[in-house]
Amino acid sequence: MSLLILYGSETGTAQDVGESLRREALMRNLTVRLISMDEYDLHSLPNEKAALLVCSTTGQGEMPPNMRSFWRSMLRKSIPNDFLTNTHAAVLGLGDSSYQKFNFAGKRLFRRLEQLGARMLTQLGLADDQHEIGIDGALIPWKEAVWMRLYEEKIFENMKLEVDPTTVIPSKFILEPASISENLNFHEEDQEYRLLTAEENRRVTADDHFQDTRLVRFSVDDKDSHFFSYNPGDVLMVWPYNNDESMQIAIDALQYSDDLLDRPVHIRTNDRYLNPPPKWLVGDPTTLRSCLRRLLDLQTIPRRTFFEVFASLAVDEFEKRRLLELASPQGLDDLLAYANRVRRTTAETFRDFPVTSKSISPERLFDLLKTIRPRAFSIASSPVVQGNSIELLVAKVQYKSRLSDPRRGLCSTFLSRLKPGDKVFSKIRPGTFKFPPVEVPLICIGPGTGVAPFRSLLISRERNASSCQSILYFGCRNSKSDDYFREEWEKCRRTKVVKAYSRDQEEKVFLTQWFFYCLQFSDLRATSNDRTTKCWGNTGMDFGEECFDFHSGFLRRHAQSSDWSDT
Ligand SMILES: Cc1cc2nc3c(=O)[nH]c(=O)nc-3n(C[C@H](O)[C@H](O)[C@H](O)COP(=O)(O)O)c2cc1C
Repeated sequence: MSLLILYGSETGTAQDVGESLRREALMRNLTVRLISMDEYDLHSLPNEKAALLVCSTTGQGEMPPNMRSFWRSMLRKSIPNDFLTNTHAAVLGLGDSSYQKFNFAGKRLFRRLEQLGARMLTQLGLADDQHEIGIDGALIPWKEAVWMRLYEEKIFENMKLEVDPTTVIPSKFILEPASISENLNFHEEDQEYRLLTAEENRRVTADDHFQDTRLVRFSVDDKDSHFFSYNPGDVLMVWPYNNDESMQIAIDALQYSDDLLDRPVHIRTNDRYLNPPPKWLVGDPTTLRSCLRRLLDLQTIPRRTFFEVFASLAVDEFEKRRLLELASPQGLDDLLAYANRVRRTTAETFRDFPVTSKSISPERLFDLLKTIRPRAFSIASSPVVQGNSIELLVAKVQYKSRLSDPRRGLCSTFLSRLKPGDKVFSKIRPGTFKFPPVEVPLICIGPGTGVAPFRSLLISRERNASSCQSILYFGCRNSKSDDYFREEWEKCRRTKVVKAYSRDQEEKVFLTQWFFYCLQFSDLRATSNDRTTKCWGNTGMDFGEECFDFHSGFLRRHAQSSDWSDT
């Protein structure tokens, strides 16, 4: 009998956690299966001795795509309440407490398993991206409790409680020589990405402004126009590549020759690795350089699980000791100081442990490194105005930490460096904004690049003769440096733009203050009594959803006459 680990994941973190649990289970002498929830038949669950379920929450409190049909089956009324009385289970939810529906998927899954009689091994684990050490903050105590309970209940024979952190687990993949190579293609059956072509990449902040913000325009190939059709509020998922700097640091540390990097290889699953990997990874022949460029994330901050695997492969005693410290639950503060606080990248970590790095075989990279995940950007263009193109407004993330090199966001740097003609794997995903019909008056609050979805919406509404008036509250530093889409807003007839420049005067003024100021001293009016003014905000700063509810109530009380013009 083996331990079952199921995951539901949108961008792969839950799968990574599943991988690390699988590794620990193997070290504890267990046999283990790791499967995405939708690939698992719910009818088999009552026959399992123990199942660990790890799932993230996506959208606005939604289940991730690869557990939706599993979840639908779980909700069937025909399932009896004693369905899982023989099954031990534990749930770890992955979420982000800055979302209103924090860890909704994990909470619902836990509750449903309890309803069906599952014997819960421990309390629901609630991992939070906002935690100082990220998901490890909840993962570590949760998994310790799970292992302890499995051990105490003697659910699996021969299970070991203590593990030797230096145990080497066989690699997940093997690389076999191939005759030709191709670039990796990110085509999965249910998660297909297609290529967009960069057409223009224009800096929209003043040259002397500290922030480099780009308006990046992509053209859509005619054959893909249906695939890339979108509505205002939708997002573009973009699959970035590692930047040249990180590639170079990693390759220098790993000491791979050009010959090794460019040799065509087939990536095959090692028999002992049970979870089928994506087809695009083990399909066409490729090269190690292509994988290091397009697949394996060299810029992410290494997590504790990275140090566990890295330590187990260390050949130098001094480096091994240090890596084991960083990998141990007691070494969390140390790990925080070494990696998280200074935002050290995985490539730089290779450089810091040169003896171990140069002994890492290419296969092992696939055990050590997370795969690059697509990132979501609100679409700034309008499907009715811009036709077959898609625009993103992207602020390049770059800042200083205690380390000498600047820290760079993987995807924003990737996008900001695109040249016309460059191709990018992307797909459209419905956004979380569900905008009302054009007849409903709108108040939008979008400071900085948060204005992107409202530009998409408001310039679409400009085209429609039945559109109501809208107000956009926009905030930026000053009128000359980062006043995005200034000329466009001036031409708008159905949108009034109220701006707050935070640094154009002695005293700083922020959009939130300005917004409330306007509310107090202006008599906001809607176009008719029977329509409700809707208030939409796209800012991670001072507004919570409750605040919006409160203020849309406030606005509603003020929405009385048929004219917005004196607002
Ligand atoms: C588009 C998007 C929507 C999200 N929505 C929520 C949410 O509603 N509630 C929540 O707790 N976390 C939310 N999150 C945070 C993720 O659940 C969290 O980052 C998780 O670690 C991602 O795991 P995954 O990579 O396995 O999908 C969201 C993340 C993204 C990118």
